Amino acid sequence: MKKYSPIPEIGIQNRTWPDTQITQSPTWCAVDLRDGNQALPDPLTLEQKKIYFDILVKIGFKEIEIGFPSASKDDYDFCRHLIDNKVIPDDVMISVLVPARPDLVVKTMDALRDVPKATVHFYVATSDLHREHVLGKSHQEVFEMCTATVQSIKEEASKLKESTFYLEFSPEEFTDTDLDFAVEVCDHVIEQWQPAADEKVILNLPATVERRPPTHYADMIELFQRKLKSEQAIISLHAHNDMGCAVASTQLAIQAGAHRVEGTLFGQGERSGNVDLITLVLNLQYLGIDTGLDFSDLMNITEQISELTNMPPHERHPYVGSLVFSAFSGSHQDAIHKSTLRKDELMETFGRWKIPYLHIDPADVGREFENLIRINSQSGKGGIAHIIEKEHNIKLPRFVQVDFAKRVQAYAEEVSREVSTQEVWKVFEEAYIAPKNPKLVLNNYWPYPDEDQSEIVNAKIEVEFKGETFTHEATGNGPISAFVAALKKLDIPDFVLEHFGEDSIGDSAQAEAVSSISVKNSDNGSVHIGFGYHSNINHAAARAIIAAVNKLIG
Ligand SMILES: CC(=O)SCCNC(=O)CCNC(=O)[C@H](O)C(C)(C)COP(=O)(O)OP(=O)(O)OC[C@H]1O[C@@H](n2cnc3c(N)ncnc32)[C@H](O)[C@@H]1OP(=O)(O)O
Ligand SMILES: CC(C)C(=O)C(=O)O
Repeated sequence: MKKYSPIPEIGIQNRTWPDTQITQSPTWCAVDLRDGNQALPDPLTLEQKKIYFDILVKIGFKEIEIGFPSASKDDYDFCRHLIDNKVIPDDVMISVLVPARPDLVVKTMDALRDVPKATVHFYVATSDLHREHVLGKSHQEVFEMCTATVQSIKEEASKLKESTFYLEFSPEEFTDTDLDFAVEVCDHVIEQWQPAADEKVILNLPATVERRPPTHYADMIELFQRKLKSEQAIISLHAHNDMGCAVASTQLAIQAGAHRVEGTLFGQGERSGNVDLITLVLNLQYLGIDTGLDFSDLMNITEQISELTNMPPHERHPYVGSLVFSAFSGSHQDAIHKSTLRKDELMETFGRWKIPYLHIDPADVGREFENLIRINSQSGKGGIAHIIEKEHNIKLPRFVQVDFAKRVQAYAEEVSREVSTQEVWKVFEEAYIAPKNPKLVLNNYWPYPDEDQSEIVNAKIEVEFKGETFTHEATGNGPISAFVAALKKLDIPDFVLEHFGEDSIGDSAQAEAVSSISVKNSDNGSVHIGFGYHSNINHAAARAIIAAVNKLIG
């Protein structure tokens, strides 16, 4: 016998879910304070639960499973805290979990005293594996457990006349249960509860352990609804992530007609966790669906929840990981750099958000573009230029990008790690603006018009060269050629100005001019780049030339 073998198909005829599109959001129930909490090495304290509850409310959850009051004093006390202090907003429904054990129902209902409204959620395993080998119950005995539990909830509820109670039932291990049996038990539970004409019972159909591919979950959800007799059911999903497919399973099961989803932030939960509501919700928002939940402050939420659970999400966790909106590799950076500059135009062209390598706008989840492009030895000129432009507002001309990328690459290889934006700037400054121990220092530069010939400009410069001060004057057909002519009076190799670029930092009257130039050594053909900035365009150019000539003579 083989240890593992194919899982039998569900046997649905004419399934419709593959041709269905999700056009409407399901309702959401956050089970962080129950399923998430029961899986934490250090369960949340009462104080931590209060903070977590507030975060869930702020995100917009209207249903929150707050715990398992019969399990521990902490869970019981938290339930009392919410009720006694009237912390639960009117539009939020809390729920509590209890096994199909009347003795524990009593304690659970006691915890709910004076609550205006609440959902009582009970569960019993219906799979053969669990039923026979854990509970040790026959099919008939499972029906009887359900009957006894529902009756016990009703009896306790009847003593709490000021409160309204709703029912939720989970056939635990639903996806490992014979579907006809699951349907029968669920119909039985609804019959026992006898909901009012306008009331519905939540049937929560869990993939308690993910044992099947996502397509099977969707098949089961579609077939379950076809077979269920009662029309007073809300079909709810609760997927675990043992095979890493919980989000996919839930998305397909929503296509198959489910109305409600239970899950947790970051998928916190037993083993590989529950379905991650952040990923799922943002996936639906990406499809243009209004989910009613607000994750625009996701970075803060991430920080707070990580602190509470002591379990920060992985760097590659969709939407929240520190690296998920970063590009290290050159071709990705180049594409992002080019297209973020034209994002409005691309939006117009494609009729929706469309940027290479970024399926959503990071700003929608509180992420900034600054960290989008990160530099290491895999990076290319586009990404490196993006850093200089974003951090320092300097657009690098192509000839500089090509040269600078080689320098950053060499630096990254030397340090064998990621290069910070500050380090990139240090490489830039040293290469093009302020070389270490310069032989040539510009003290001053005075361009002035020629009194006789209007097309001629004179320039006087004062420089220190190899420790001595020199003053030279020369003429040219512009302030820069006059400056170069004066400089050439020093005992330095002859050079020609190759590229010359001008830009400005900022767009106000106080904007600084930025000049980029390259000079070519007339003797050996070597090319050297310099950058200079100054409020005066001529001074910016002079500084750029000095920086480049320093490289040439150095
Ligand atoms: C899939 C899920 O996440 S379900 C939720 C699971 N969450 C938790 O278990 C957290 C809270 N649980 C607890 O604090 C405890 O397990 C309690 C208070 C519920 C019960 O504690 P104990 O009475 O000591 O029982 P224990 O947990 O050891 O064993 C469970 C017993 O309940 C039975 N049981 C398990 N599930 C159910 C159920 N849904 N309905 C009724 N009985 C159940 C088991 O068969 C076992 O019975 P046995 O004592 O006759 O062998
Ligand atoms: C109690 C149920 C809903 C559960 O947590 C599960 O089956 O995973």
